[in-house]
Amino acid sequence: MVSTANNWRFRPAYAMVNGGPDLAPNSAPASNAGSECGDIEFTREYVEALLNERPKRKDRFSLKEKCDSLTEYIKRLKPVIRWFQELEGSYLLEHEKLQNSLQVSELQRSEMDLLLKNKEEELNSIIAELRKNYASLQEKFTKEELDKMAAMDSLTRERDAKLEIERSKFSLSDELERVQRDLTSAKQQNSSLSDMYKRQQEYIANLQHYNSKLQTDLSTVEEDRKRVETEKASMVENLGMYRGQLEVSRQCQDDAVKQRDALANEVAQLRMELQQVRDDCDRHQLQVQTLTAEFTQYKESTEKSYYEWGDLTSKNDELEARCLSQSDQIKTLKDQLMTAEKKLQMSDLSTMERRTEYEGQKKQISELRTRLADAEFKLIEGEMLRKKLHNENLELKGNIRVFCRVRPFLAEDGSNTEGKVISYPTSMDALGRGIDLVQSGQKHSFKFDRVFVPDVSQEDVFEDISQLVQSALDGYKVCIFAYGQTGSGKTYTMMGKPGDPEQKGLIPRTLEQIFKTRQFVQPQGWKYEMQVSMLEIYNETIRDLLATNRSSSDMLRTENGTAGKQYTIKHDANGNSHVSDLTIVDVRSANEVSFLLERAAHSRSVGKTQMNEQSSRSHFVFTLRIYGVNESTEQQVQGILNLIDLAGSERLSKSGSTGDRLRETQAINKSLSSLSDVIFALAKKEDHVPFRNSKLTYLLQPCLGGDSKTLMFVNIAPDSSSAGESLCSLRFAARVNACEIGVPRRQTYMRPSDSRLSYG
Ligand SMILES: Nc1ncnc2c1ncn2[C@@H]1O[C@H](COP(=O)(O)OP(=O)(O)OP(=O)(O)O)[C@@H](O)[C@H]1O
Repeated sequence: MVSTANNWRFRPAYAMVNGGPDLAPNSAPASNAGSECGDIEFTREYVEALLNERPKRKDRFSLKEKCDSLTEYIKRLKPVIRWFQELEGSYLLEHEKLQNSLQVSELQRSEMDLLLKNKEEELNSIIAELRKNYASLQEKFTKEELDKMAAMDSLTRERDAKLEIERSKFSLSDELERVQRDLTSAKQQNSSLSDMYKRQQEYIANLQHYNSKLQTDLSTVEEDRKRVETEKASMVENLGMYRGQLEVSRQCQDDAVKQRDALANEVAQLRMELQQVRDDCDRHQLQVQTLTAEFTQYKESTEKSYYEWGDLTSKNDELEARCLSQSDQIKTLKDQLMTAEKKLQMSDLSTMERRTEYEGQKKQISELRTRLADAEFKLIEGEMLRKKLHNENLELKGNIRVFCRVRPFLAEDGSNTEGKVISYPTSMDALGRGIDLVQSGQKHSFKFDRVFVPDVSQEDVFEDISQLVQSALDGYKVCIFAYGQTGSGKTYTMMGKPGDPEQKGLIPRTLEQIFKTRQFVQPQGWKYEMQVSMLEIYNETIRDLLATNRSSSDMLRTENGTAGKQYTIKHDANGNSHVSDLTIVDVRSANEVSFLLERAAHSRSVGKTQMNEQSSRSHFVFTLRIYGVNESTEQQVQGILNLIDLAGSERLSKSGSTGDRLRETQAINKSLSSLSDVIFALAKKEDHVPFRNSKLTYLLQPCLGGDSKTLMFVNIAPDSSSAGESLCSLRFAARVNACEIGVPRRQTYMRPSDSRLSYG
């Protein structure tokens, strides 16, 4: 089995475990390749090839693969090492044998010495070579072991890292799952949101449809109401006519009854007379018969005396004549009786006719009464429906609404009229609602619930708010205020021009409507009581404008601009505002209120600024408290109407104020900015609404707090020098218009014991 040193071949007893065909020496018999205990020939080339085929560090295997291939390689090295050990053993054995044979044959020794020496040398060189190989293999093995250890280490590290990665993979996949779940739920949410959006859109469309239906219903009801009213008026007229007819027929009937009675009396008298005549006639006939009998007796018995006969004949003639005349009389009386009976029959007939006519009229009247009651009921129903529809309509429109009014150019505007800064879009959606303002060459567009162009009359403006006024009578809190810079037309809008009925403002028109409606609903059982109060807030101080005995300190502004008397605002448990010591006046007619308005106008503090000679530097608050009871339905309502002419909103720089005027402007700005803060806080549904930041907002808290119907007029001056202020006003108004404040609530509770001081 031992080959020469240069070409040694050895078939070890050991099996080559999983000897890969690529590592097997080319000379190895093909039949043994891959067999578990195959006898591989370990040639020099095989070992060298094996050594050369050690996996290189540089090979781009993964650590695990490297480790596996190293393990594999070591496994394959082990038999080679064992083979070397075996080979060494066999050489040593052979050496020993040779030594022994050296001893056996001395002869052979010398021969063999050389051979042995050669062999020994050869063996030694082989051994040395093998040792060298062994050492190098050992070294390689150690190195490989170290590599293996390092590879194992790095494998462990890699495993740890892999574990870590696996863990993070798990957590990532968890996360991924969660994210996917989130994504699914987000998708679901998204789809449900889009469903909801669709539903909302549908709902909005339905609402719009419903709104238009309500509008149609409202107009139908309005038409019905008008028709019913016309019907009622014609019925009332008919009723009056029928009543007149009834009166006439009653009189006719009385006359007929009287006539009938007279005729009956006449008939009775005639009957009596007839009876008398009949009695007379009978008596006369009896007399005639007696006389005829006497005459016959006399004629038969005596016939002697011619004279007696003559007497008797004349007596008889006399009696016959009397008899004839009585017969005539009887005939006449009978004729009279016949006529009287005919007359009686006729009068009975006419009485019967009158009675039937009377019954018919009575029936007609009762029918008319039922129809009238029906019409009144329908009217009440229609009125109730109108109120409901009106309120639903207002709720759909939102309970804080903004109307914009642009005043016409005035002579005072002078050259500022040049360069038109305001225009009105004519597109379908903005018609009557849009306004464009050009400032510094830039166009700003705004849209409100309504925009009144300069030539819109006071009457037309009032037309648009009259329904809101009606709401106050229906028991709602209503607040209308005018906002805008000085001279923009706030006072003109609210009060109008005194002395010109055409230019009456909202306040007098409102009062006229309220008192007219009060009159109109009276037949439906409504009775209203009204109370008026008027105050102004000047430099954050309240002043009673209706106080008759105002103290000098109350009347006059002190030097620092504050009034002497302090009116304190309080809110009761029902959320109503009360101002201590404020004058409240019961009013029964629009004239009474006009008188009070004039009184208040005198008391108003009017200052002068550069901008407007008659500029009002205070907020004017007019309050009408309405308390209504319906005696037939026992319904009770309590409405409040606040009409407010705010002080001018101009900026300090523009007002050019100094001293007292500067203080006024600062106070005005403070309260107006408080008003805007309150409105925006309400719109954002913030927990804290800063009502207390100014007297104005604190006083109007119940009317701004959500359950009232609020309308803001933003007044705009058209001149180019006011463009900056106009832009500020329009911006503020646009923000207010974007607000939604609560739902208006109708006040139908019982009248409070002291309602006189309540504001809302
Ligand atoms: N729509 C209008 N039609 C005709 N004239 C108007 C109109 N609006 C305002 N005016 C006139 O413009 C002037 C200023 O109006 P007004 O006094 O109402 O302004 P204001 O905003 O109330 O000012 P202030 O803040 O000073 O009270 C008045 O002479 C008024 O008659």
